[in-house]
Amino acid sequence: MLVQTKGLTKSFGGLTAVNQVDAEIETNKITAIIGPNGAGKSTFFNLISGLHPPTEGTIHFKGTDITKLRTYEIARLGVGRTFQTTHLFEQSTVLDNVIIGHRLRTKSGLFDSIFKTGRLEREEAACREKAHEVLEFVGLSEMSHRLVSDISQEAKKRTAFALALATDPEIVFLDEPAAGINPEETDGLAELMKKMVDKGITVCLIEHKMKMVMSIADKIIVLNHGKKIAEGTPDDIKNNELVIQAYLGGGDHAQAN
Ligand SMILES: Nc1ncnc2c1ncn2[C@@H]1O[C@H](COP(=O)(O)OP(=O)(O)OP(=O)(O)O)[C@@H](O)[C@H]1O
Repeated sequence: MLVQTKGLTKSFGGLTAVNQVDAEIETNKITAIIGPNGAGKSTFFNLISGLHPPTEGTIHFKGTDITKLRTYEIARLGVGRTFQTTHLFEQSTVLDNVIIGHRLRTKSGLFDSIFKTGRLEREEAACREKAHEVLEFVGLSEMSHRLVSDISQEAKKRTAFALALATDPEIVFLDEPAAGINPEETDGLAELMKKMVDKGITVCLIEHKMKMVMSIADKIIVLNHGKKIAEGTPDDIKNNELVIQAYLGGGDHAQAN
């Protein structure tokens, strides 16, 4: 077990966005979190990556209690995540975006930057090397010197993956990786997720595109109104009455492809 939550709960004022969720994410598998709009999926991610403190419950990563740790401490332990592509710097190159993202998580402070210490130079070189390595992995080597504003939405998604991979995570949380791209590009990103697993990285994603989820997930966890209503293999979930009701009842938004 890589990540385990117990009784995980987050309330915003009177609204309980995540409600007593017990979940387990297995090592070296693909776990998908699905559910209608407002089900609590993003909040669940934000709790695990330390963006929000939980109201109740615990989160363990590799057996260590990370419930009260800060975002950077959780990242340093090996938990990576992507943000929406709107977090990229549009007027910088793909390579610089990955380097900046990596630098934000490495150690040199203002002193090093002003006096250009040996440590800073070593870190810069390591960052650049790592950035090239992850860009090659996600298939963007050829585009590394293009401005983010000039590349396709799919390439932006790959850049966001590269940013998450640059810190050498053991698990990556991908927030709607296939939103806003066409079916062919979606297949390409699904392949990339499988390649991550082959490299030993555990993948957990939020996704509305059901065809993709059903084809790549080893396990699916379904949230509705903050509660876990089902979990299991894609086949279990497809035939689960509560899940069918949740989607039909919400008039929602599960996408066929
Ligand atoms: N920072 C916040 N402050 C107040 N309410 C919030 C906050 N973040 C989320 N919520 C509320 O919590 C609920 C769950 O939201 P969340 O974004 O986690 O759902 P989601 O399943 O990711 O939805 P979607 O599929 O639409 O992205 C929603 O009602 C949302 O309005």
